[in-house]
Amino acid sequence: MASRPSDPPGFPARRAALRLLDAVLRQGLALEQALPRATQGIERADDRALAHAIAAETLRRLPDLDALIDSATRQRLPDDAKARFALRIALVQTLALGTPPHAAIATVLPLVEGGPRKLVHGVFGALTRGGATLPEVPALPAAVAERWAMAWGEDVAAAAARAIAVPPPLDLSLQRDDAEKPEGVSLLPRHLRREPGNVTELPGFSTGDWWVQDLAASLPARLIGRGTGVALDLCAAPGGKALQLAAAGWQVTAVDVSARRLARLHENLARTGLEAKVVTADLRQWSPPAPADAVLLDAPCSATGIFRRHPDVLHRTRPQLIADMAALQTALLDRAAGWVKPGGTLVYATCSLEPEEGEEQLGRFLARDGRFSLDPVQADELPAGIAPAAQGWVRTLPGMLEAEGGCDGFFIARLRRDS
Ligand SMILES: C[S@@+](CC[C@H](N)C(=O)[O-])C[C@H]1O[C@@H](n2cnc3c(N)ncnc32)[C@H](O)[C@@H]1O
Repeated sequence: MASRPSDPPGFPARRAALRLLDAVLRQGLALEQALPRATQGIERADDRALAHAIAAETLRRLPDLDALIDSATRQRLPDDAKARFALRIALVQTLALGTPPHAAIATVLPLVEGGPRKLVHGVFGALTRGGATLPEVPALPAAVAERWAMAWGEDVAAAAARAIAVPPPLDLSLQRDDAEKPEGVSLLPRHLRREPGNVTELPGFSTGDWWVQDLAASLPARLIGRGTGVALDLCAAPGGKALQLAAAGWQVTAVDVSARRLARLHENLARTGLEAKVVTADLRQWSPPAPADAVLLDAPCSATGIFRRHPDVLHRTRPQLIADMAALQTALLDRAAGWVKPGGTLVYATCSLEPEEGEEQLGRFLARDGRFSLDPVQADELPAGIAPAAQGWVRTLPGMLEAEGGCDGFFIARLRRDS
């Protein structure tokens, strides 16, 4: 895997980009999960970042890149053909990332050494000489466009496509009302939105006055509000919601199965000076010592609501994955429900745009557990531009707050256990 001295300059990053695309598109892995292995042996952080940027942009633009490739080949290249992968990588660099054509193709041709080099060179040359461009609004993969149009309407699918092309803004959650912070726009108390940029250089980072958290992702903990009792943050890593609960006065126990992801929570607790008990455990086996006043379950899901930052979800979320995730959520929700004190609060959230992981999951839960009822969210608990659903839950969708920079797709329900 290590770079070889004979590798042409720039080639290891492209080879890593190819490995990343292979991991996502053929093996169904998450881009972030594939990164360490795909970039193994690449010493420079810049080159690792370049490999990630090429792969992520290819995934944002995949249907459009493939349409261009298909328009220039007499026989359609199979989806998993190496020549198609090489062409995607060369074209995305030239048409979306500003790499001059000669550099884009020179660094990609070694990927098809001893194979369809001539074909790749010819198709790339024909397209770039012919003035090929990518559309301003990327196309969603057909299966995703169809699924989201069916669930939410054509307008929302169109807004999702528009959102792919725009880098999401940087949202910060502030620890206190008087937190030290950079310039920005506030859409809710203790929230600040600004252009994306280098986070660690901003005022208030080193003093731990804020942490990065999408506005929609901050809603589940906001709906629990302030309190002094015990709050369980289930599926807590990397920990934005645990930090919010701790800042709101709760005695937080944060549980997650992933020690690697919890390391980020430990770093954030150290940086912010906030306190939480952190437990590494599988919630299907773990139980708390006593029921809690508030329980937040931010359940594992297809994560299709965070497609702007993680475009791999657009391509690897098949119906079976959604069904598997929904089954895991059902198991975790039933366990979490058993840990809520009478009269206590349970918030269920997923960063998914699939009703099976949100509305339908909640409907099934309420039908089988008569102890819980919805505690309807009020309009004044949400930013202007996001209204609670008539049923009392919150559903954030592409197109909401679009003029302000948008937000992730979330489903959030606040439930009260009868006393
Ligand atoms: C949506 S993420 C949580 C994000 C987090 N709440 C935050 O605000 O930063 C879902 C989490 O569920 C965790 N998870 C998945 N299956 C689990 C299980 N069986 N037990 C505990 N945690 C689990 C994953 O490791 C992942 O960190």
